[in-house]
Amino acid sequence: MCESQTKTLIQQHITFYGAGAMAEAVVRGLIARQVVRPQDISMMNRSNVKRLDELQQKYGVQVQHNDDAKMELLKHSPVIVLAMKPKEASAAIKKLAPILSDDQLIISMIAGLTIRTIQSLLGRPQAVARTMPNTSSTIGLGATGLSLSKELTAEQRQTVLTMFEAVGTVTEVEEDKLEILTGISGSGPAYIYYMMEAMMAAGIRGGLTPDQCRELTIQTVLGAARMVQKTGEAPSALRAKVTSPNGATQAALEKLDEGDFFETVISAVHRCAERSREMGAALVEVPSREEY
Ligand SMILES: NC(=O)C1=CN([C@@H]2O[C@H](COP(=O)(O)OP(=O)(O)OC[C@H]3O[C@@H](n4cnc5c(N)ncnc54)[C@H](OP(=O)(O)O)[C@@H]3O)[C@@H](O)[C@H]2O)C=CC1
Ligand SMILES: O=C(O)[C@@H]1CCC=N1
Repeated sequence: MCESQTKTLIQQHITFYGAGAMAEAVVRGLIARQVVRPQDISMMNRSNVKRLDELQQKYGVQVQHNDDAKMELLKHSPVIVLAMKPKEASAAIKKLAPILSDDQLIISMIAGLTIRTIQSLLGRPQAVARTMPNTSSTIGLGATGLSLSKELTAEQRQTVLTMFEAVGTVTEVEEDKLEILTGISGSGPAYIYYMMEAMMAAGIRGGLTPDQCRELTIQTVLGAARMVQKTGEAPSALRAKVTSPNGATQAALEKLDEGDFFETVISAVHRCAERSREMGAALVEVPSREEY
């Protein structure tokens, strides 16, 4: 994304309900890109006061410690971002049920949690944007997948798009594709970091300094991603250009294939999607007797 792009300022108050790693990544990106003013962002969590104070000092956002004040803020905030862990979501969303009004927009970043389950926990057909961002939103290089419920107004849709386009790319998909998308881009940074950890460890074992390994690995990953982006060539074609017949790269790739690298990555992505579905299924409301 280019710094000179015209930015739209979101002037509605945004409340982050959950103030962990993912909430911070998006908040930091939004403020750095000047898409939302710090005073228009509130953050709250369950109990970690020190964490909220740190966030307030770092970003100038508003934070809320007091339980009554938290509820009051949630009641009036036009945009609420659900940013707690899946296992924490049910209790947190149920607290919103009695206080929300029709015109409030819920943006969920929670893996696996469906729009239907959120609406069922709320007991009303609320406007819900289900998103799957990633932590690279911190530096404006996020990749967010999203799906919107039919209740969103045109203005609410624009708010969601503006928010996530400000911190990277946005891919709108059918909701049932969000789990596989999580397997690629939501969790994907972790796979790349793991690969980088292994490359650095190999370099250190081979006698390079940690600093040298870090610089070489970063530049290699950065360069490879940019090559795919800038040349438009398929990764397989670019790989072929590195791989001299019977050369050193081929020997390395054969070693990776001994561990069934390609299929292992595919299995990992699919397992991630499956795990997201499992976490979402664990949150499905069992209808009460009266609802039958
Ligand atoms: N991390 C990632 O890369 C990504 C994460 N996500 C999704 O984002 C969500 C958050 O993940 P992450 O930021 O890593 O998690 P963290 O554990 O870092 O943060 C969770 C936050 O939720 C707060 N919280 C928990 N229960 C409540 C509650 N009842 N009311 C208010 N706040 C509450 C916690 O507060 P306290 O500390 O006080 O308990 C904490 O601030 C998850 O659902 C995950 O699926 C999506 C994409 C990528
Ligand atoms: O690990 C998780 O469950 C979340 C989903 C995407 C990234 N982190």
